[in-house]
Amino acid sequence: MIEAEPAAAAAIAGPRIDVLRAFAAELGARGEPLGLIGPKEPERLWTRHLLNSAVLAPLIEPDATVADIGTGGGMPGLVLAIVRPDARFRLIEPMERRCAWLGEQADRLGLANVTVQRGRAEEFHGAFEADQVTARAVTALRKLVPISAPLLRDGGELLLLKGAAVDAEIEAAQKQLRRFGVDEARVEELGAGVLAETTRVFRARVRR
Ligand SMILES: C[S@@+](CC[C@H](N)C(=O)[O-])C[C@H]1O[C@@H](n2cnc3c(N)ncnc32)[C@H](O)[C@@H]1O
Repeated sequence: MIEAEPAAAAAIAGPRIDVLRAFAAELGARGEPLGLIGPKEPERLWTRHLLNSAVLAPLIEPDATVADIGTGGGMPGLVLAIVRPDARFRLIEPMERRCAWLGEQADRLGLANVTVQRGRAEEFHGAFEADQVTARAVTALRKLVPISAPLLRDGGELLLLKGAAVDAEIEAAQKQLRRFGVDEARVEELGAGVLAETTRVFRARVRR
């Protein structure tokens, strides 16, 4: 069964709530058979996936170019593209089937601000400079920083969704944080008092 829409959803998605609902219906119905989400995930689709991604929207800069690494079924990049139509999103995903899904959803939902780029993030180093990079559930910080920081312009921002072990990940990534010019690093908790499950984001600037 697909989770009923939580009361907070309309406030978080604002005027884009109908588009987010259309994506929720599709991901809830087809995500599991397509291998995009696990069998238990439709029951927590809004809480754990859609709103957990959408709460990042206020951190996206106006008119930003954002690269989302490993978008998979759409989190967080496609959800953010729905809620922030002013910003442009490059969804970087190596798996062909997932890219086909993302392209199909972007077309169906009329998202002119989405480009799907098939490949690993490393393959796009030097190809463009994003203002911000997002990622969720791709790899630990010590591996994620070397593949994400080179996608940013000087002074661009990392917004990396992380779980409860974020402090240990930061500790283990000290060498990579220094080597890639990661500055002003902090962890913020988003959605407190609004969402049943808050979102932790590792936030930092990258200086060359
Ligand atoms: C566990 S899934 C998470 C998907 C989605 N971000 C989410 O939170 O639901 C990890 C995704 O990262 C992709 N991935 C793994 N390594 C990658 C890399 N080096 N560059 C880009 N994507 C990568 C995988 O193909 C997969 O779709």
